[in-house]
This record gives sequence, C-alpha cells and structure tokens, in this order.
Amino acid sequence: MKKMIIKGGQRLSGEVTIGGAKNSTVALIPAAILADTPVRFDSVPDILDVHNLMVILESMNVHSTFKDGVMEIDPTQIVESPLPSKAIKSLRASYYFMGSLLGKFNRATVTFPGGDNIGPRPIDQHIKGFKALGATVSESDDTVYISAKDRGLHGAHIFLDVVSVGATINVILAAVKAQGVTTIENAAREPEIIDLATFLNNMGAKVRGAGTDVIRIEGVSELKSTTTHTIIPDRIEAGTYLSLATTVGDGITINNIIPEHLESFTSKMVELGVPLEVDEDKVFVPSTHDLQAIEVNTSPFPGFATDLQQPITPTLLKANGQSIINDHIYPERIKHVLELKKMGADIATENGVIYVNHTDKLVGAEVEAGEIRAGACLMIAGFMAEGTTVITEADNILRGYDNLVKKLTKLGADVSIVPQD
Ligand SMILES: CC(=O)N[C@H]1[C@@H](OP(=O)(O)OP(=O)(O)OC[C@H]2O[C@@H](n3ccc(=O)[nH]c3=O)[C@H](O)[C@@H]2O)O[C@H](CO)[C@@H](O)[C@@H]1O
Ligand SMILES: C=C(OP(=O)(O)O)C(=O)O
Repeated sequence: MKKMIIKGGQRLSGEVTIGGAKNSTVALIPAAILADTPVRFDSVPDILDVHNLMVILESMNVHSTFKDGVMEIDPTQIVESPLPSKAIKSLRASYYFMGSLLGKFNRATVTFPGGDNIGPRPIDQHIKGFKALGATVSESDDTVYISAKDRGLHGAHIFLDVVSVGATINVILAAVKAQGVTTIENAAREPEIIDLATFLNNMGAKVRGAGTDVIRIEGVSELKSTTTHTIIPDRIEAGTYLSLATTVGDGITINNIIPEHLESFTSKMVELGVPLEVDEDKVFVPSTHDLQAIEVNTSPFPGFATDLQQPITPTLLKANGQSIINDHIYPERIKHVLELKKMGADIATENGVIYVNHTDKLVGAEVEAGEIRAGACLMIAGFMAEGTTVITEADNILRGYDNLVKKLTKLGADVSIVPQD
C-alpha cells in the first residue's frame, strides 16, 4: 500500500488534460477477448485497474502491451485457465470476464470481484441475464460457475429489475455472439456503455440502442478489429478536477471533456454559483467565491453520478449554508465523512443523508482513503487544508486517477506518493 502526502494551502492554476474513462476501459479490456484478431485502444488511462486487468489477460495467454496511452491486446492464442484471484479481487470490473468468457467459450469460472467498499453490491441482475441467455449458474467458495456448454447461448428478452451498469455490460458481452436476438429493457444509459457498443460494432457486432434504456443485440459469429478504438474521456476524473479547481484554483482549464457527459455535475456547479466557461471540449473554472448551498441527489445517468458525490463535497464545505447529499445508489457511501471531520469539517450523516455545513478552515491530518472517491474527496480537502495531510490506503485513489501526481504537480500542487509503512 501507498500513502499520499499533501502540503496544503497553495493556490493551483494552469491546465489539466483528462484521460480515458476508467469505467469504459475496464469493460473494453475484458471485451477484447471476444475478438478474433488483435485489438488496439488509445487514450487508455494509466491506472492500477488497467495493470491488474493485464495480469488477468496474461493468465489466459492473452498478451498485452501498454505504452503512452496505447494498449495492444492479442487474444488470438487465448486458453481457458483459472484466473488469478488476487488480481480479480483488486477491482470490481473483473466481473466482466463472466460475460466475455461466457460469450467466448460458453463457460466462465470467476471468483467474486473486489472493487470499492461502498455498501452491498449484489450481482443478481448479471446472473439473471446469464440464465435468461441459457446458462446455468452456481456459486460456491466465493466463485461463480457459469456454463452454457451443452446447448450454447441464445437470444432472450431481459428486463433488469434495477438499472445496473455492470449487468447491462455483462449481458451485452455474453449476448454479442449468442444465437439470435437479445433485448435488454431498463438498461443503464451511461456513456461508457455507448463506448463499449461502439468498439464492438466497429468489429462487426450488432448492438443497437446503447445510451437508451432498451438495447437490442443481434448475435454475430465473428468479431474482427480493423481500427484503433479511442476511449472516451473520464467524466468522473473531470468532475473531480472541477471540484479541485472550484476550491483551490486560481483559474484552471480542464481539457478533453465531453460537456454533455458532465451536465448533471456542471449544472450543480452553476447552481452553487461557480461561473464556469464551458467550451466544445474543455471547461475553464475561474477563481470562485460566494457559493450557495445546494442539494445533491444521485441517480443513474443522466442523473448526478454517485462517483461524484464525494468529490463535490469539498466544494460544498465552501458554500454558505447547509448542503444536503442523498446517495440513492449507494446510501452507505459515506467513508469520507469521519475522515473529513478529523480535518475540521462541519459535516454529519443521519439516516443515510449527508449534511455539509460551511467550514471556514480545514487542517491537515492523517486520514484514510477507504475507497477511490472518498480518497479523491480527501485529496481535495488536503489541498484546502492548512499544513500537511497524509492519506493512507492511497492505492484506492490510484485505481482510477490517471497520472495523478504528474497532473497535480503541473497545476502547482505539492503532492507525493510514498510507500506506506
Ligand atoms: C466499473 C464500473 O463501471 N463501476 C461503476 C458501476 O458499478 P456497478 O456496475 O457495480 O454498479 P451498478 O450500476 O450495477 O449498481 C447500481 C445499483 O444497482 C444495484 N445492483 C446492481 C447489480 C445487481 O445485480 N443488483 C443490484 O441490486 C447496486 O447495488 C446499486 O445500488 O456503476 C456504479 C453506479 O453508477 C458506479 O459507482 C461504479 O463506478
Ligand atoms: C465505485 C467505483 O468503482 P468500481 O465500480 O470499479 O469499484 C468508482 O469508480 O467510483
């Protein structure tokens, strides 16, 4: 494990460029094994999740290289083999190998995934989807066994009981080469799902309706890549830098964004009173003052993302009055609250609601990044605070923030990552 050391109190300025979306990348890499040719991605973020996915690929004799944002994956010599449980447990998205291995071999054996500790994260809807496609599913010893070896996978009509990014993607991965037509109703509409469909369709898949709540997949027998797939920008990383810029920025430009993906977030920033200057693919955040308290309710896309609930919290500490956050997707996602209190924040939770009061001053402290976005929130608080903040368990942050120290240092931050004793 590593820890992050921040010397707070400096004002930051300049430009930062957003990397490829973590939540696209972690679906695209497992999807690559469905291809009958090598595949190539660019704008791949340099994050721990990517390195762990490469370890999982290698265990199946799928060689990959990653340099300067370009990743090449050759799945043509893939063999079925047990997946390394340490790497599987290191991230949530390892569950996409359930769908992609099922689509490839009509069989998948995958240990339950890890990922952020943000409250219960069932996968019943994924399993419901696999079963509807004709697979049998059993669980024992922390492992899920999925098989359609006898009769293969066939198209099906699947209504998801909850809007789930993971279940939507897993069903697409399993159905893309199945016999016949699959329809997913009440599908998640996140931009990362469109990105995955674009990648698959460019290889010959027939996935229609991604980005709406009804997705139709007509199975095809082969998938051949002929182009490089450029991964969409990470809207969560962008939102995190927006909050950083609002709290400690003296003028920061955030490049490589898709404004439409950030609308639920930027509209809240405008409500707070941040005079954002949004351009075609960038946003400028001037030095801001006189913010007003707001209410934030998380919901599936295009609603306010749960992954930005914690990163926006430091901005709410600057606002006049009491802001309220309701995380309807993960009501137990409150790991940042106690840690922020250690830094002097006036913040509390009651019955799953987070109350954020105006706080004049934060002070540096030793705090723990219980999960990725709690860590991002504490990092911003560390820059706002007087003195030094030490964030332990910082690997959780590095799971999903591309070239973090380099980007922050370029903005003028005093930050380093060192081994944790
Ligand atoms: C790798 C990735 O893309 N991770 C994102 C993905 O996680 P993930 O795909 O795991 O999240 P889901 O969209 O599946 O979860 C949404 C809600 O549905 C519930 N649920 C989900 C599946 C299921 O079978 N049964 C069930 O009840 C969950 O507990 C949660 O309350 O979407 C989350 C919600 O936007 C984000 O916070 C994560 O960053
Ligand atoms: C919850 C998150 O990630 P994961 O689903 O990969 O744990 C996140 O990115 O905020």
